[in-house]
Amino acid sequence: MTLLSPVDGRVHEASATATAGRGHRGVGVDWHEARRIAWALGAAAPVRIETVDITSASGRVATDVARALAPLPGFDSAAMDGWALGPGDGPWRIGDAIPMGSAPDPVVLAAGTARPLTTGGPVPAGTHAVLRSEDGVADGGLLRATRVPSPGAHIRRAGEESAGGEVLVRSGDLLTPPRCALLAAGGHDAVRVRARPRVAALTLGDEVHGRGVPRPGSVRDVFGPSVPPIIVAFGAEAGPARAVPDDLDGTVAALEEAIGGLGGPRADIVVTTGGTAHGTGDHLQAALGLVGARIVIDGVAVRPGHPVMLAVLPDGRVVLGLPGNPLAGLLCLVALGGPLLAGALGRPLPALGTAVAADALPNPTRSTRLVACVRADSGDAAGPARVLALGRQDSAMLRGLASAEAVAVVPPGGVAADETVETLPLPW
Ligand SMILES: Nc1nc2c(c(=O)[nH]1)N[C@H]1C(S)=C(S)[C@@H](COP(=O)(O)OP(=O)(O)OC[C@H]3O[C@@H](n4cnc5c(N)ncnc54)[C@H](O)[C@@H]3O)O[C@H]1N2
Ligand code: MOO
Repeated sequence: MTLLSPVDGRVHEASATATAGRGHRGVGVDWHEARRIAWALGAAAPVRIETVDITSASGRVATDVARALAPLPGFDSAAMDGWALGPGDGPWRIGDAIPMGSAPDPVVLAAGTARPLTTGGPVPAGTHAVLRSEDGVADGGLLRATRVPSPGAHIRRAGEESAGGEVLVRSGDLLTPPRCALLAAGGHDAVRVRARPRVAALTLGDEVHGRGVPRPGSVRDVFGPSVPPIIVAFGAEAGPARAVPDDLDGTVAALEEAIGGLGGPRADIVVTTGGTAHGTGDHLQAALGLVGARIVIDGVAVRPGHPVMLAVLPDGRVVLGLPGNPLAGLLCLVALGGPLLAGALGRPLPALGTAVAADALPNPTRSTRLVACVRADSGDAAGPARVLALGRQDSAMLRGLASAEAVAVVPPGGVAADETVETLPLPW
């Protein structure tokens, strides 16, 4: 299959391991490669475009070129508080003050006259220079300069930042607050952007209960309170997760409902939890086939989380199947959902961080191991973060991740004390 590269944005053939897919009975797709594939699937997914007010456009990605609608700045103005000076070396006769917000006076400022104004005020036609307030003395209606300004001093010229029609923002640019400010300065009220992907979250499992203390045999749903806020933290939209019964028909119906928009808006991306393994109660893979999805990743070489799945619908929309074990599901959402949503939002693949292992981080497996860590006190605030593994991070547990300040990405073979280790950016 063809995929966009997160590195150069060009189309590449996906690796054989990725398309072979049958990951988790073997060791699975390399974890770093899986992140790149997740990003590329998101980047290749269909894009919805919307127009948003410039005051709420920060963080979005522009889909059109935006040009200055007028020269920037729009008129010649004072760069300092003081006086607009007509020609001559002074003294100048002081005329009327120029109010802020008034239109530039077309009456030429005569030689030997000056008009008080403040920073940003429009200089009258024929202004020779602006004299700063600290460089002049006004006395009896006459102004004398203690330092005569050179011609054009302290005048901001119309169009000196941009001529009308110059490109201010390109299609694909992330609208940072300064870019939103620039667009506003250039006269824009609204901007066309990629819509935030709408994500439907489905929690699979008959044993999963949404409220209270579960009876023995049941578990309390941990994904309803955690998956939607992580999706939102990544910049997408997510409503409440929907509980789905553990049977094939129920799983197919829930997927169809999310994809087709029955009972709500159509999802751009579907995230499921549970049902990824190949036990008798695991129907995700079969259900994906029945809704026409093609499985791109079926297992990743990562612990925990190896049964994670990525599938693509015929129109390019993506389904991310998270494993049901709580730690595994959440780490897969952060590790693969983050890149997937970044791609769908038009952003680059999120970079991994680095830290120094304060103690050895063993990894006897052939997979990447994700380890919840705290920051160890290095005694050197300016130095790199040092990290120490937490306890209670079995795949079915949560206490380790709940205390984590970092997640170390430990390669097969492990990392020795004082060695550098990659870290996963956390969205909280
Ligand atoms: N024979 C094999 N069994 C399992 C394998 C395997 O390779 N071969 N992999 C194990 C691993 S690793 C994981 S992870 C899980 C993945 O299982 P599923 O994605 O199919 O998830 P479930 O079977 O539905 O549930 C697993 C576990 O997680 C609990 N769970 C599920 N959803 C929730 C929820 N919303 N809130 C709280 N807890 C949840 C569920 O009760 C199970 O305990 O498969 C292993 N088995
Ligand atoms: O890999 Mo499972 O996802 O260990 O819990």
